[in-house]
Amino acid sequence: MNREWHQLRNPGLVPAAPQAEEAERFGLDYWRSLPRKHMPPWKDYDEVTAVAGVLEGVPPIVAPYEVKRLRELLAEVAEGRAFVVQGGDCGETFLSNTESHVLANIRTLLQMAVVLTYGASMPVVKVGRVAGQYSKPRSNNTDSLGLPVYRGDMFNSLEPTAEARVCDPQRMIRAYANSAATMNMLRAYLGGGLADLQSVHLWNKDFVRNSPAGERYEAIGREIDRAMAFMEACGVEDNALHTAEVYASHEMLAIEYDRALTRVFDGEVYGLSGHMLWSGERTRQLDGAHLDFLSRLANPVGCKIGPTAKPEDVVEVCNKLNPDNIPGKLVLISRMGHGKVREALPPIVEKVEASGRKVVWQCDPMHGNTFEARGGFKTRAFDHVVDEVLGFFEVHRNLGTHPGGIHIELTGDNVTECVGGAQEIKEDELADRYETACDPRLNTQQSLELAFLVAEMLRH
Ligand SMILES: O=C[C@H](O)[C@H](O)COP(=O)(O)O
Ligand SMILES: C=C(OP(=O)(O)O)C(=O)O
Repeated sequence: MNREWHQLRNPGLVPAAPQAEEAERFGLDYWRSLPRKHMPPWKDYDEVTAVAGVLEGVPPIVAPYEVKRLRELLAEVAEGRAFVVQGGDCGETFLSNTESHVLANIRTLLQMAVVLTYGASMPVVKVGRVAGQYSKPRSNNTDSLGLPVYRGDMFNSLEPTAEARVCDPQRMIRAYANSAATMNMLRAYLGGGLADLQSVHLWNKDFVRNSPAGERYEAIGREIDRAMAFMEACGVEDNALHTAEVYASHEMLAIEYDRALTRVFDGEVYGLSGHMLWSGERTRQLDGAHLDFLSRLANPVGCKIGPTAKPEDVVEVCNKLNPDNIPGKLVLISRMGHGKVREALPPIVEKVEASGRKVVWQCDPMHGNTFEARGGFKTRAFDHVVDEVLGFFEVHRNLGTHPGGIHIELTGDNVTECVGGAQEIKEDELADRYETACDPRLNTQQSLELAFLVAEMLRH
């Protein structure tokens, strides 16, 4: 694997936008003839086509060798030899796309990864919901003010006016520019000290010291401390102690955007708008546009699986998205809700495993656990999030399968969007710092607390 990875770093091949013949051969536009849910209500589709034309000529956000590398890392997860932590904003916004916000989110992800690496005693693959997470499927076409609903900055603006809510294709250009700048900054900081293990560990020690529940996490914190001291005493020195690979992912909802950023490389089609793209629970129809487009890509792809999914349909999702059964190609992201995971997930895992399909099993404990708090705030309870992860681990332990990872909406900012956790955020405190553009995220403390709890589950 290593030889191939190094060869791929200097491939001497340049990815190119697919020519008409290649697009036809790879079926890259077949989705256009299929039913498509959550199609943004653009006023003028000719303008969408013109913008897509511009994006076909730009340097993409990520490189094919990185995509392939992530697929190889996820293959390790599928084989039970690694764990994956994926997280970031529910929806990125142009306004919050600042250095401080992006770096705080990634820092939180890195902090979680260190704790999980220790808990799992295995490598942890790190994937951000970042550099492209600008589109949101919504339940209703209008919001509580009767305005057209906000659909993510890729499409329209959160500002509550009718004009701002018109879906404007030009926003795809801004989403591209922001994603490119974010990815550029991440690469620089990740190679320049942000991921230094000592520093990340020191931030975690601060968390343990300051968390009201710190006592519970002290034992693991101390053990990591000793492991670090031991490595230092042995003179262990490696690049991996100072840098980290963080991959970019987003929901593949704005198909025109992701299609425009596809490139052909070494006989395969790569979606280079991000390393990993996923289909949401609302757009995973087997005969629909989203799964069809995802099925044409060499990227690792994800599919959300909610409580109404039938086991046989999930096997069909596997057949569609990963017909060659390549390990690391498909991540099934269950989001059942804490009350349903223990009943709904086992038949799905059993059927998929019995079919011989190699998948990464990942738990999204956020999207099945949303409720409206007093005052109308959309929230999630930290205890429900933890309980869904616990249920996910129980199911896999009972079936002898590998609980491959977690997928979290989080931020490195000190927001008050989810209730509970050691800070005991109450419903009437949600208004203090409720900043999300769509769904409630775990704040830094809640995210780290979750990581320590999952580390405990992994150890047992
Ligand atoms: O993140 C997921 C969905 O986009 C989100 O939950 C939809 O929210 P809504 O039900 O408020 O439209
Ligand atoms: C829309 C999302 O989730 P789901 O498809 O699971 O509702 C999401 O993860 O942003």
